[in-house]
Amino acid sequence: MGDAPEILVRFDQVHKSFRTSRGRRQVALDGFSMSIPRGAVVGLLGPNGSGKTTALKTLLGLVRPDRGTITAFGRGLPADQRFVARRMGALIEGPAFTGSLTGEHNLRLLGELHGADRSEIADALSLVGLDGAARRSYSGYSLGMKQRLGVAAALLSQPDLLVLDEPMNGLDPEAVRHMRELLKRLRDERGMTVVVSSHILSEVELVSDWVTIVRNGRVICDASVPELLSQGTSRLVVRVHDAVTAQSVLAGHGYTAVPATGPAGPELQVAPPVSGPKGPNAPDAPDDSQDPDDSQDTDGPDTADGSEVLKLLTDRAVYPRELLVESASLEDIYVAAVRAADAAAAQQESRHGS
Ligand SMILES: Nc1ncnc2c1ncn2[C@@H]1O[C@H](COP(=O)(O)OP(=O)(O)OP(=O)(O)O)[C@@H](O)[C@H]1O
Repeated sequence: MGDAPEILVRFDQVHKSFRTSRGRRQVALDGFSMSIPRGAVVGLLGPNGSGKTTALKTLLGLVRPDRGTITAFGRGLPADQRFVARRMGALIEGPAFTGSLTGEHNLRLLGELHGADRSEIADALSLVGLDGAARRSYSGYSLGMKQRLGVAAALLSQPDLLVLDEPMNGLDPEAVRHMRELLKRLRDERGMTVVVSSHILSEVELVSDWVTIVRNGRVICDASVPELLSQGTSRLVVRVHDAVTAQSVLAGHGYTAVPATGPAGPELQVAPPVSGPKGPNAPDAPDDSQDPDDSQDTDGPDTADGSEVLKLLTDRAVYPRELLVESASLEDIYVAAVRAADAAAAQQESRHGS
């Protein structure tokens, strides 16, 4: 996205806690701030219980925040909930349909609520790819078809913003692919903004333009996918027969070489020396490693230098079969963001504890 995108929805420092049946306070949103750009598919990601559903429910007016502000379509919530609701369609906590009725009949009943006519119902069924199954009874639908009928129901109000809570939960890979294609079509052909929550990155990775990662009721990452990928560091991968010697040689020069199993078998993932002295006590460290300029280098490159690594190894008669630079995937970035948030939370907890 070149220019700054127009923001359709903004959550700002939203807090929500619930009273549990045991009378305890359960924090669901803890200063939740998130932006939804117009015309994007936004992946709202986070582990179970991180607050995704609660956040979506506050947007839909199903849960009232304790504090914080939400604006959508330029209006404040909950004051202008009706105005906003007319522009949104949602599938939250699974669709509720009657099993004995056909898919089309179910939609007709719901369509009466939204004033949708037959052609709009046919259009919704065709958009989700259920036109061929419209006359079959709902009870015979697969889980993927049921979810798609749920999306069709959310489309009956002709929304600008579609909110889908875990629509791919439990779907097989083929049905997940089908759902992704559907979301892309809604964005590309109808100009719709789509928010789709999931606790599995791979479900939404291929379709999202924007990713928001939630952890313990807080957003720990909110950025466009290209921006995220450009922030992620790439890593050097070395495939070598004598991994033990290679690891020792590289460690002697301050590199971190972590054994891993890649698509082509065992490999070493090599990170450059990042901070502090470059292993002056390591067995392979050269004498000049105690050079003060070198040893205090804390601001090195993010990716190990392939030519330097190759030289270090071949100087010790260790010859890699392959040496390549792999870009960080969204999954690497997701895992790193979650780990960093956990580490920050643990640090804060220990400060409070001491
Ligand atoms: N009505 C409620 N009463 C009590 N606690 C609740 C209620 N709704 C949500 N919570 C709690 O708030 C936290 C956030 O829940 P939420 O459902 O928003 O998370 P989620 O990320 O959507 O999880 P999942 O992926 O499992 O649906 C959880 O600890 C949950 O148990």
